Parts: sequence; structure tokens; C-alpha cells
Amino acid sequence: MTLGFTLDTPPAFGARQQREHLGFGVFYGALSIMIIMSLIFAIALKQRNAAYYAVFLLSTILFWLKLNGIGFQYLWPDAVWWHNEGFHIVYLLFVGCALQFSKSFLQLDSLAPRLNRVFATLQLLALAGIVARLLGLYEPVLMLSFALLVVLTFVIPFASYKVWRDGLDYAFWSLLAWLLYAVGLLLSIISASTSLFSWGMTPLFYAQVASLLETLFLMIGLSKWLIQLELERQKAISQANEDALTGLGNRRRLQLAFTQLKDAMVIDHRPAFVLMIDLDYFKQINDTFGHDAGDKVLTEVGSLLLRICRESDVVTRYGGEEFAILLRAQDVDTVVQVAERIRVEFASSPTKHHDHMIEHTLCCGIAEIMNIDQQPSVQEMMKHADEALYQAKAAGRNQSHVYAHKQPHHIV
Ligand SMILES: Nc1nc2c(ncn2[C@@H]2O[C@H](COP(=O)(O)OP(=O)(O)OP(=O)(O)O)[C@@H](O)[C@H]2O)c(=O)[nH]1
Repeated sequence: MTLGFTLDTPPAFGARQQREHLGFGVFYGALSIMIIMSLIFAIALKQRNAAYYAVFLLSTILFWLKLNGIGFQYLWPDAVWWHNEGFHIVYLLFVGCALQFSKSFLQLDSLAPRLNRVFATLQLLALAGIVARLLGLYEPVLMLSFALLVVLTFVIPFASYKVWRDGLDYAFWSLLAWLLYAVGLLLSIISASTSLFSWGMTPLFYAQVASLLETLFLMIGLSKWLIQLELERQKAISQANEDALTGLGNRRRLQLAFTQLKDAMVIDHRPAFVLMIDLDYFKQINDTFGHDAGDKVLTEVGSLLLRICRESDVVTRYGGEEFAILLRAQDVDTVVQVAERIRVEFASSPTKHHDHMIEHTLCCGIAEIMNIDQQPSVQEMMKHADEALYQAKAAGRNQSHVYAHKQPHHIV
């Protein structure tokens, strides 16, 4: 054991104490802020990981309050037994919390089940140590707590490295954090228990700085993980509203867009239309050239619609070989022009499939959302567009019709 001594004049001692207290203030203040933030994450986002992190930070605070004597000096000056005898309990608590957070943060149960079992075993050992200490055992618990603190410096960086290499990006921050912890702890132990360096208690100060950086890095990792969760959630939502074959929106997307449209119409009173498209004799295309060819035609319709429609239009595959577009326009003539461009371009661009050029046509049915005060439903609106479409089919296909009152009228 080596101890460093400095002789100070009273003013220099006062100044040193002030600096020290400032340092402790920054350290405990930063940890407390991180605890509050992670508790907010845990409650607002219902994420267990963030709660484990908060508990781990609490155990880190307790660890350092005990180690640097601040706890005894200011928080529990009368609890002499706890201060003298509780060290190992606090170390073991820290070990258990660090393992719990890392297990969950690194998703070891699914990504590295064997390491997960190792972590769980170490946690059990830590728990057994706490019980043994409470029962009065000293020496073996002392050895156990030091052994576990050292084991942490290997197992957590190793597990972080493994899952990071396997593709869990944010595990990098855990690796960095725990390597820093490892260096700080190992230097403190070597300095305190051997005469290799004559650094006295200085490494303890650096270990505390390392501990702060470690928790900061873990916080960065946790934030990255939360961002990734949010991105995945958004992706899942957009996939739920997307048609897998064409990449257009699906029926659900149309329903959502319709709800938003109703709100927008109340504000700006601009007319809105639904344009329904149905391919002609599509069954024959499937029967003659195969389902793959049919799929290719559908995909090309998707690209054509996206090319012709504006970004603000909601282009969806309504089902099978039917497509529906929700669009705002000054008048019905503008929508008819859009429908005609789609119809003519589709008819004049056959789909190449192997050695065949598949000729095809489509019909368009247009319906205006008459009066927003009437609050028409999607189903009602689609029924109007469908009626116009039916008329187009009945009139010989490859044409566009507009639904007018009860009587759809032919325009092309
Ligand atoms: N390849 C392919 N075919 C599909 C898909 N969804 C629906 N179909 C086919 O689309 C065809 C639609 O046939 P019908 O409803 O008879 O319509 P149609 O042959 O286009 O006749 P009309 O609309 O009256 O001109 C059926 O054969 C469906 O199997 C799909 O995702 N891919």
C-alpha cells in the first residue's frame, strides 16, 4: 500500500479543499442529471434498459460516496458500522447493477446466450456475497468483491466487443466506457496494493474521472439505442402502410390520408378527388404470361403513377390490380387531364417480359369529394369512383369516367 502526502499552508489547504468540493459537485451533479434523464426515458418510453441504467448510476454514486469518504463526512456521519463494514456490500451491489444493465443493453439473452448465463452467474455470486457479508463474513467477501470488480473489467468489454462485431452498433459505446473503467480500476488497485508506482491516492481521482466519462459514454450508447428504436418504430409504421410489391401506399395509408384531408379541407376549402384505376383484362395477362409478368406490370403501373402524380398526391395500391389516388385540384378537368395522361401513357408503353411485349390498357374512375360538411367516408367516396370505373369498363374499357351525381358521365 502506498499513500501520498502533501504539506499545505492553511490557505493552500483551503483552496485545495474548495477545488476538491467543486470536483465532487460536478461529479455527483452530472450523475444525478443522468439519473433524472434516464428515469424520464424509462417512464416516457417504457424502456426497462433506461431504468436499469438509472439504478446502475445510483450504485455508482453510492460506490464513490463510500470510496472517497464524502458519504461518511456528510450523509451518514453517525453510521460508523455501515461506513466501515458496508464497503463490500456496495462494491457487490455495483457489480450486480453493472451486469444487469449490460445484460439488457447488449441484448445478451438473444445475441450471446452463453455470455448471458455467465453474467447471471456472476450476479448470483455478488448476491451471495452480500448475504454472506450481512451474516458477518468478512475476509472471503472482501476477496470476492475485489475479484468480481476485476472480472467486470474483462467480461463487459468482451461482451460489448462481441455484440458490436456482430452488428449491434451502439455496443461500441459500452466497449469504450468499460475499457476506460478497466484502466482506471486496474491502475487504482495496482497503485494501492503494490509499490510499483508511488502515486498514492492520485489514481483514485483519475478513476473517478474515468467513471464519469464511462457513465457519459454509456449515456451516449443508450441515447443511440433509443434513436434506433424510434427509427425502427417509424419504419414498422411506414411498412404497415405500404404495399410490398409496388412500394406505394396501401389501403390503410389511403384511410389515414383521407382523415388528414378532411381536416385540411375544412381550412382551405380546395376541392379534393379520388382517382380509381383498374387494369383491363389483367387476368388474361396472368393467364397468358404468368404471375411474374403480372407482377411486373403492376410494378410498372406503380412507377408510372409516381412519375405522373405530384408529391402531394397520395398514390396507393387499393388491392389486386386496382389503384387509388387521392388528390387536390382546382377543378375536375385538371384531374381528368391527370387520368388521361396515365391512361394514354400506360396504353402506349407495353411491358417487356422475356421475349414478349405485353400490351395493356386501364380504366379510370374519378369522383369528387363533394362537400366536406357531409363527411363522406372513404368507402362512400370509393363507391362513387368505383361506379364511374364500372361505367368505363362497361363502355368498352381503356377510358376515363367521372362520377356525376347519381349518373356517371363518359368523357373520353
Ligand atoms: N400478378 C398478380 N396478379 C394479381 C395480383 N393481385 C390480383 N391479381 C390478379 O388480378 C386479376 C384480376 O382479375 P379480374 O378481377 O377478373 O379483372 P380483369 O381480368 O382485369 O378484368 P377487368 O377488370 O374486367 O378488365 C386476378 O386474376 C387476380 O389473380 C398480384 O399481386 N399480382
